[in-house]
Amino acid sequence: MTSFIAGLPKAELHVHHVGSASPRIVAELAARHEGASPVPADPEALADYFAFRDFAHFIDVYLTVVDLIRDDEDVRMLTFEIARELARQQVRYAELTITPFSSVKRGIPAKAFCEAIEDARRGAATEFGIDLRWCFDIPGEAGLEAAEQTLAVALGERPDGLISFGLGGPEVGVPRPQFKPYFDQARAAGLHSVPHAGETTGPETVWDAIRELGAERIGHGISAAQDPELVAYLAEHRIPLEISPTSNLRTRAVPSLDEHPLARLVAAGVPVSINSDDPPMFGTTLEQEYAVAQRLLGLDDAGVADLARAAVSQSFLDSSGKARLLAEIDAYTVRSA
Ligand SMILES: O=c1[nH]cnc2c1ncn2[C@@H]1O[C@H](CO)[C@@H](O)[C@H]1O
Repeated sequence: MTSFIAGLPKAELHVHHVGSASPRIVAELAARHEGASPVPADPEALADYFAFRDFAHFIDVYLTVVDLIRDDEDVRMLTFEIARELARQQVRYAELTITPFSSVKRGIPAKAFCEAIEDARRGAATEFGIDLRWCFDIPGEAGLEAAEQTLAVALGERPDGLISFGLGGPEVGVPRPQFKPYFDQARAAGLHSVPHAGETTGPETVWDAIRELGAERIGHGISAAQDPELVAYLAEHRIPLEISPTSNLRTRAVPSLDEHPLARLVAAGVPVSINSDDPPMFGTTLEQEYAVAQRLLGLDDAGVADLARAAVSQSFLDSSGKARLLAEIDAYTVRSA
């Protein structure tokens, strides 16, 4: 990973809340709450624990980390520490995907949950100069009950940082069209639609996300590369894919990085952003994902800076915020030349 990437101001659009709990945060959460948890507190053992047989196994492991988050103080600490790590990598703006249903189901009241993330967001802006926004996503494996509850928390609590509505969890056995009523209501309330699709199932899931859920961006969407008509549609209608290369490798969504469709999608004119998804779980960081993308796309530093500009342009930040971040990237690239 080059020093140019390290110092480059970045924006991250696809990174999960619990999925960003670092070994240090996981150890702190495990230590806070006695009671058996399969999640090791030891960083070495945790690295082995984060080795996934397949995507379904990844979701099972993910939910054992969700179990460690027991109260609003855990939520506040986790969110603030995620912001610290993002800011360390010169991430100036991030849209963090948060799953309120999973924590409310575990006994954290929605109001306390939202106050905790908002406290952390304000603290992170002051302490680290990072601008955080929220995507509330439906954990797909929990079905329509989760959709109902996620929409209720989104529209009922409406935390200041909330800007988008998503759909995560497994795609296999979780058809997208069933969630249309919830996405319709979220969009009508002014939230942007950013469901996952085409991560572990084929292009038809991406079509469904566009046609049924009004997707403005797609989480992953990598199987679109199998359907030339879909690739052309994404390019023509400028529907960005939020790509997380190492995630796809570690969940076995792609057999190897060299076989990742990123380069084919970019060559076909599909807008993409580079993201880390669940960095500690995949043994990566956003900086490392930029280095992977630089290698797969054969980019020089100017090309890498364009990746950061693309993420800013594809974000849901307001136009003045985008202009400010793009100017920071421009100033940095001039200084680094
Ligand atoms: O790469 C991913 N794909 C789909 N869901 C994911 C991913 N990373 C984290 N989650 C999270 O898995 C949970 C399932 O209940 C959801 O919270 C979703 O946000």
